[in-house]
Amino acid sequence: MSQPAIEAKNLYKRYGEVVAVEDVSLSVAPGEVLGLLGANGAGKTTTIELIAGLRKPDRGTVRVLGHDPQRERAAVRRLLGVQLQEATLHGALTVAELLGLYRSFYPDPRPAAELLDLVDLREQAKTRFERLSGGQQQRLSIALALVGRPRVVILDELTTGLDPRARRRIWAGVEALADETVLLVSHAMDEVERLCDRVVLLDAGRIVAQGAPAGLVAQTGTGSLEEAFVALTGRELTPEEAA
Ligand SMILES: Nc1ncnc2c1ncn2[C@@H]1O[C@H](COP(=O)(O)OP(=O)(O)OP(=O)(O)O)[C@@H](O)[C@H]1O
Repeated sequence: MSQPAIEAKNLYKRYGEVVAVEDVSLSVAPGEVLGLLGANGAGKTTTIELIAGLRKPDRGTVRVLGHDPQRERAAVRRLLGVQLQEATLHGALTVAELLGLYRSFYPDPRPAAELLDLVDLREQAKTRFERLSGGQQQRLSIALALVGRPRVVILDELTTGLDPRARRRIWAGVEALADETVLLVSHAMDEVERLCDRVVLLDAGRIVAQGAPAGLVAQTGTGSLEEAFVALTGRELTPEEAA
């Protein structure tokens, strides 16, 4: 079997009294799109921060294509592209300038035109970041995560708060990533059902189920992933979370 793109074993992380992630183990195969699904506070962001090496686990191990993100930072930075919630970018710079800046960080960056096409921002190339709509800013943050041709991409809260058209455009961009391994954090069931090969369901820091979206629906005898989520966690997503 080929080496997993991401392998996390027995991750544990607490903030003071709060155990954010408890004994989380997951593996993502090369080329797979894995969804990390859970209600607010389930531990999704902490899990991906541990995987990306942005936080150190209290216990447990992470490997990204065989590399430890804590000890082999440079190697992991080359392999991994991360789009995080609420990326803060310099508002006065244009889309083209921001892409140029990020491209300068990598030895073999994707061409700017390819990135603009991928996230459908060609017409906004000369627009300042602060003038972009929320959806356009989100799309730019995805393009920036892809500049260095990462083999593994982490996308956090991809389309939260965006209108249906903007969401569909972003989904098309993710579907165009044919070779990359993607770890997608979401609480939007439609997004996960459309994009993900497999889902890991987190609740209160623990994995409560995992499998293909259709498999989780079948396993719970429900009619949709949303109903399966409720059956497996005992929680309803609030309208805000489901947005
Ligand atoms: N820096 C921090 N300091 C203290 N507690 C934190 C910190 N970050 C997260 N937490 C707590 O850890 C738990 C897990 O948070 P986390 O952000 O990982 O969840 P999440 O699933 O990403 O939630 P959301 O959907 O709201 O982004 C929550 O109880 C949260 O309040």
